[in-house]
Amino acid sequence: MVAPPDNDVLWARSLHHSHNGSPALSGVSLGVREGEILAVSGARGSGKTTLLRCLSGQLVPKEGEVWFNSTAVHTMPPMQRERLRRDRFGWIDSDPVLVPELNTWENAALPMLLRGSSRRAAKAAAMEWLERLDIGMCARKRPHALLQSQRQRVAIARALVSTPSVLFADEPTAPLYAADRSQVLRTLTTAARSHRITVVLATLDDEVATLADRTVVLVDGRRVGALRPAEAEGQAACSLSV
Ligand SMILES: Nc1ncnc2c1ncn2[C@@H]1O[C@H](COP(=O)(O)OP(=O)(O)OP(=O)(O)O)[C@@H](O)[C@H]1O
Repeated sequence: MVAPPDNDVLWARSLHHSHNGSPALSGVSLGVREGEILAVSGARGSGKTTLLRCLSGQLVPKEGEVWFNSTAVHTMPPMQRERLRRDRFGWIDSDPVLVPELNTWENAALPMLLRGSSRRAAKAAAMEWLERLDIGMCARKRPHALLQSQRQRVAIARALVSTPSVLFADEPTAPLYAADRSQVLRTLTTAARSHRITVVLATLDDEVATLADRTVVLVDGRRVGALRPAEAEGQAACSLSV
Protein backbone atom coordinates (compact mmCIF):
# COMPACT_ATOMS: atom_id res chain seq x y z
CA MET A 1 0.00 0.00 0.00
CA VAL A 2 1.22 3.49 -0.88
CA ALA A 3 0.28 6.34 1.48
CA PRO A 4 -1.63 9.24 -0.14
CA PRO A 5 -0.12 12.66 -0.92
CA ASP A 6 0.05 14.90 2.19
CA ASN A 7 -2.25 17.61 0.85
CA ASP A 8 -5.16 15.25 0.10
CA VAL A 9 -7.64 14.71 2.94
CA LEU A 10 -9.32 11.95 0.95
CA TRP A 11 -7.64 9.81 -1.64
CA ALA A 12 -8.80 6.86 -3.71
CA ARG A 13 -6.75 4.68 -6.01
CA SER A 14 -8.10 2.45 -8.73
CA LEU A 15 -11.49 1.67 -7.20
CA HIS A 16 -13.43 -1.23 -8.67
CA HIS A 17 -16.84 -2.25 -7.44
CA SER A 18 -19.78 -4.23 -8.76
CA HIS A 19 -23.29 -4.86 -7.45
CA ASN A 20 -24.40 -8.46 -7.91
CA GLY A 21 -21.93 -8.87 -10.76
CA SER A 22 -22.85 -5.68 -12.64
CA PRO A 23 -19.96 -3.20 -12.66
CA ALA A 24 -20.53 0.16 -10.94
CA LEU A 25 -16.94 1.47 -10.66
CA SER A 26 -14.11 0.51 -12.99
CA GLY A 27 -10.77 1.89 -11.85
CA VAL A 28 -11.65 5.33 -10.44
CA SER A 29 -8.83 7.29 -8.79
CA LEU A 30 -9.09 10.74 -7.25
CA GLY A 31 -7.79 12.99 -4.50
CA VAL A 32 -9.71 15.63 -2.55
CA ARG A 33 -7.85 18.47 -0.87
CA GLU A 34 -8.73 19.76 2.58
CA GLY A 35 -11.54 22.33 2.38
CA GLU A 36 -12.19 21.58 -1.28
CA ILE A 37 -15.73 21.31 -2.69
CA LEU A 38 -15.60 18.54 -5.25
CA ALA A 39 -18.61 17.78 -7.45
CA VAL A 40 -19.02 14.30 -8.93
CA SER A 41 -21.23 14.45 -11.97
CA GLY A 42 -22.43 11.92 -14.49
CA ALA A 43 -25.63 10.48 -15.91
CA ARG A 44 -27.93 8.20 -13.92
CA GLY A 45 -26.23 4.90 -13.19
CA SER A 46 -22.72 6.24 -13.88
CA GLY A 47 -21.49 5.23 -10.41
CA LYS A 48 -21.71 8.46 -8.39
CA THR A 49 -23.47 6.95 -5.37
CA THR A 50 -21.22 3.91 -5.37
CA LEU A 51 -18.15 6.18 -5.43
CA LEU A 52 -19.41 8.28 -2.49
CA ARG A 53 -20.29 5.15 -0.52
CA CYS A 54 -16.79 3.72 -1.09
CA LEU A 55 -15.09 7.02 -0.16
CA SER A 56 -17.15 7.34 3.03
CA GLY A 57 -16.50 3.78 4.20
CA GLN A 58 -20.10 2.60 3.79
CA LEU A 59 -18.95 0.16 1.13
CA VAL A 60 -15.61 -1.61 0.87
CA PRO A 61 -14.56 -1.60 -2.80
CA LYS A 62 -13.88 -4.97 -4.38
CA GLU A 63 -10.47 -3.62 -5.44
CA GLY A 64 -8.55 -0.43 -4.77
CA GLU A 65 -7.68 1.79 -1.83
CA VAL A 66 -9.41 4.59 0.08
CA TRP A 67 -7.45 6.78 2.47
CA PHE A 68 -8.68 9.45 4.89
CA ASN A 69 -5.67 11.58 5.86
CA SER A 70 -3.04 8.92 6.46
CA THR A 71 -5.48 6.19 7.52
CA ALA A 72 -6.42 3.35 5.20
CA VAL A 73 -10.23 3.09 5.23
CA HIS A 74 -10.53 0.03 2.96
CA THR A 75 -8.72 -2.20 5.46
CA MET A 76 -10.50 -0.94 8.60
CA PRO A 77 -12.67 -3.37 10.57
CA PRO A 78 -16.41 -2.54 10.35
CA MET A 79 -16.65 -1.04 13.87
CA GLN A 80 -13.74 1.30 13.21
CA ARG A 81 -15.24 2.40 9.89
CA GLU A 82 -18.54 3.02 11.67
CA ARG A 83 -16.76 5.19 14.23
CA LEU A 84 -14.94 7.11 11.52
CA ARG A 85 -18.23 7.79 9.75
CA ARG A 86 -19.92 8.89 12.96
CA ASP A 87 -17.09 11.10 14.24
CA ARG A 88 -15.55 12.61 11.10
CA PHE A 89 -17.99 12.34 8.20
CA GLY A 90 -21.42 13.78 7.44
CA TRP A 91 -23.84 12.29 4.90
CA ILE A 92 -26.79 13.84 3.06
CA ASP A 93 -28.96 11.58 0.91
CA SER A 94 -31.39 12.67 -1.77
CA ASP A 95 -34.16 11.05 0.29
CA PRO A 96 -34.07 12.46 3.84
CA VAL A 97 -34.51 9.82 6.52
CA LEU A 98 -35.41 11.32 9.90
CA VAL A 99 -36.37 9.71 13.20
CA PRO A 100 -40.19 9.97 13.30
CA GLU A 101 -40.40 10.12 17.11
CA LEU A 102 -38.03 13.11 17.36
CA ASN A 103 -38.95 16.69 16.55
CA THR A 104 -37.04 18.84 14.07
CA TRP A 105 -34.40 20.24 16.40
CA GLU A 106 -33.83 16.85 18.04
CA ASN A 107 -33.33 15.25 14.62
CA ALA A 108 -30.86 17.96 13.64
CA ALA A 109 -29.05 17.66 16.98
CA LEU A 110 -28.86 13.86 16.88
CA PRO A 111 -25.13 13.51 16.01
CA MET A 112 -24.21 15.75 18.96
CA LEU A 113 -26.61 13.97 21.34
CA LEU A 114 -25.15 10.59 20.29
CA ARG A 115 -21.68 11.88 21.03
CA GLY A 116 -22.71 12.85 24.56
CA SER A 117 -23.16 16.64 24.18
CA SER A 118 -25.61 18.24 26.62
CA ARG A 119 -29.16 18.81 25.33
CA ARG A 120 -28.68 22.56 25.74
CA ALA A 121 -25.49 22.68 23.63
CA ALA A 122 -26.91 20.30 21.02
CA LYS A 123 -30.11 22.32 20.74
CA ALA A 124 -28.22 25.62 20.38
CA ALA A 125 -26.05 24.21 17.58
CA ALA A 126 -29.02 22.58 15.84
CA MET A 127 -31.10 25.78 16.03
CA GLU A 128 -28.27 27.80 14.50
CA TRP A 129 -28.22 25.54 11.42
CA LEU A 130 -32.00 25.31 11.22
CA GLU A 131 -32.23 29.13 11.21
CA ARG A 132 -29.57 29.38 8.48
CA LEU A 133 -31.57 26.91 6.43
CA ASP A 134 -34.79 28.91 7.02
CA ILE A 135 -36.53 26.20 8.99
CA GLY A 136 -36.10 27.40 12.57
CA MET A 137 -39.86 28.01 12.85
CA CYS A 138 -40.45 24.24 12.48
CA ALA A 139 -38.16 23.31 15.38
CA ARG A 140 -40.91 21.60 17.40
CA LYS A 141 -42.63 19.80 14.54
CA ARG A 142 -42.24 16.08 13.95
CA PRO A 143 -41.07 14.87 10.50
CA HIS A 144 -44.58 13.78 9.43
CA ALA A 145 -45.75 17.42 9.73
CA LEU A 146 -43.02 18.71 7.41
CA LEU A 147 -42.88 18.98 3.62
CA GLN A 148 -40.30 16.80 1.86
CA SER A 149 -38.22 19.90 1.09
CA GLN A 150 -38.32 20.88 4.81
CA ARG A 151 -37.27 17.36 5.82
CA GLN A 152 -34.30 17.67 3.49
CA ARG A 153 -33.25 20.91 5.18
CA VAL A 154 -33.38 19.13 8.54
CA ALA A 155 -31.19 16.34 7.13
CA ILE A 156 -28.73 18.97 5.89
CA ALA A 157 -28.66 20.66 9.32
CA ARG A 158 -28.06 17.24 10.93
CA ALA A 159 -25.11 16.59 8.59
CA LEU A 160 -23.52 19.95 9.41
CA VAL A 161 -24.26 20.21 13.14
CA SER A 162 -21.12 18.49 14.37
CA THR A 163 -18.86 20.16 11.78
CA PRO A 164 -17.63 17.02 10.02
CA SER A 165 -14.20 16.88 8.39
CA VAL A 166 -15.79 15.61 5.18
CA LEU A 167 -19.39 16.04 4.11
CA PHE A 168 -20.71 13.60 1.50
CA ALA A 169 -23.86 14.75 -0.26
CA ASP A 170 -25.61 12.47 -2.73
CA GLU A 171 -27.83 14.64 -4.92
CA PRO A 172 -28.83 16.76 -1.89
CA THR A 173 -31.07 19.11 -3.84
CA ALA A 174 -33.06 16.38 -5.60
CA PRO A 175 -36.18 16.72 -3.37
CA LEU A 176 -36.17 20.53 -3.42
CA TYR A 177 -38.17 22.88 -5.61
CA ALA A 178 -36.07 24.84 -8.10
CA ALA A 179 -36.62 28.04 -6.07
CA ASP A 180 -35.25 26.36 -2.91
CA ARG A 181 -32.32 24.66 -4.57
CA SER A 182 -30.15 27.69 -5.05
CA GLN A 183 -30.56 28.97 -1.49
CA VAL A 184 -29.89 25.57 0.07
CA LEU A 185 -26.87 24.97 -2.16
CA ARG A 186 -25.41 28.35 -1.38
CA THR A 187 -25.98 27.87 2.37
CA LEU A 188 -24.31 24.48 2.15
CA THR A 189 -21.28 25.64 0.20
CA THR A 190 -20.86 28.88 2.19
CA ALA A 191 -21.05 26.92 5.46
CA ALA A 192 -18.54 24.39 4.19
CA ARG A 193 -16.11 27.10 3.15
CA SER A 194 -16.42 29.07 6.39
CA HIS A 195 -15.89 25.94 8.51
CA ARG A 196 -13.21 24.40 6.21
CA ILE A 197 -15.41 21.35 5.67
CA THR A 198 -14.36 19.27 2.68
CA VAL A 199 -17.36 18.39 0.50
CA VAL A 200 -17.85 15.59 -2.02
CA LEU A 201 -21.11 16.15 -3.79
CA ALA A 202 -22.77 13.84 -6.34
CA THR A 203 -25.03 15.74 -8.64
CA LEU A 204 -26.99 15.94 -11.86
CA ASP A 205 -27.53 19.66 -11.23
CA ASP A 206 -25.36 22.02 -13.30
CA GLU A 207 -25.57 24.77 -10.66
CA VAL A 208 -23.81 22.52 -8.15
CA ALA A 209 -20.90 22.12 -10.49
CA THR A 210 -20.55 25.90 -10.87
CA LEU A 211 -20.34 26.32 -7.06
CA ALA A 212 -17.72 23.59 -6.67
CA ASP A 213 -13.96 24.08 -6.89
CA ARG A 214 -13.67 21.17 -9.26
CA THR A 215 -15.91 18.61 -10.94
CA VAL A 216 -15.00 15.05 -11.84
CA VAL A 217 -17.17 13.37 -14.44
CA LEU A 218 -18.09 9.68 -14.42
CA VAL A 219 -19.30 7.70 -17.42
CA ASP A 220 -20.21 4.04 -16.89
CA GLY A 221 -18.12 3.79 -13.71
CA ARG A 222 -15.04 5.41 -15.21
CA ARG A 223 -13.65 8.85 -14.55
CA VAL A 224 -13.50 10.67 -17.85
CA GLY A 225 -12.67 14.23 -16.93
CA ALA A 226 -12.13 17.03 -14.45
CA LEU A 227 -13.63 20.48 -14.87
CA ARG A 228 -13.13 23.85 -13.17
CA PRO A 229 -16.28 25.94 -12.44
CA ALA A 230 -16.09 28.08 -15.59
CA GLU A 231 -15.86 24.94 -17.70
CA ALA A 232 -18.59 23.21 -15.72
CA GLU A 233 -21.19 25.66 -17.03
CA GLY A 234 -20.78 24.06 -20.42
CA GLN A 235 -20.04 20.58 -19.17
CA ALA A 236 -22.85 18.87 -21.00
CA ALA A 237 -21.01 19.59 -24.21
CA CYS A 238 -17.61 18.45 -22.86
CA SER A 239 -15.97 15.12 -23.31
CA LEU A 240 -12.54 15.06 -21.69
CA SER A 241 -10.14 12.19 -21.28
CA VAL A 242 -7.73 11.87 -18.36
N1 LIG B 1 -27.76 -2.16 -4.73
C1 LIG B 1 -27.56 -2.36 -6.04
N2 LIG B 1 -27.82 -3.55 -6.61
C2 LIG B 1 -27.62 -3.75 -7.93
N3 LIG B 1 -27.14 -2.82 -8.78
C3 LIG B 1 -26.87 -1.62 -8.27
C4 LIG B 1 -27.06 -1.31 -6.87
N4 LIG B 1 -26.69 -0.03 -6.65
C5 LIG B 1 -26.28 0.45 -7.85
N5 LIG B 1 -26.40 -0.49 -8.82
C6 LIG B 1 -26.03 -0.34 -10.23
O1 LIG B 1 -24.68 0.13 -10.26
C7 LIG B 1 -24.53 1.16 -11.26
C8 LIG B 1 -24.07 2.45 -10.61
O2 LIG B 1 -25.11 2.92 -9.75
P1 LIG B 1 -24.97 4.22 -8.85
O3 LIG B 1 -26.21 4.32 -8.03
O4 LIG B 1 -23.67 4.21 -8.16
O5 LIG B 1 -24.96 5.36 -9.97
P2 LIG B 1 -25.43 6.88 -9.86
O6 LIG B 1 -24.60 7.63 -10.85
O7 LIG B 1 -25.40 7.34 -8.46
O8 LIG B 1 -26.92 6.81 -10.38
P3 LIG B 1 -28.20 7.71 -9.91
O9 LIG B 1 -27.92 9.09 -10.41
O10 LIG B 1 -29.34 7.05 -10.62
O11 LIG B 1 -28.29 7.59 -8.42
C9 LIG B 1 -25.88 1.26 -11.96
O12 LIG B 1 -25.84 0.44 -13.12
C10 LIG B 1 -26.86 0.73 -10.93
O13 LIG B 1 -27.99 0.17 -11.58
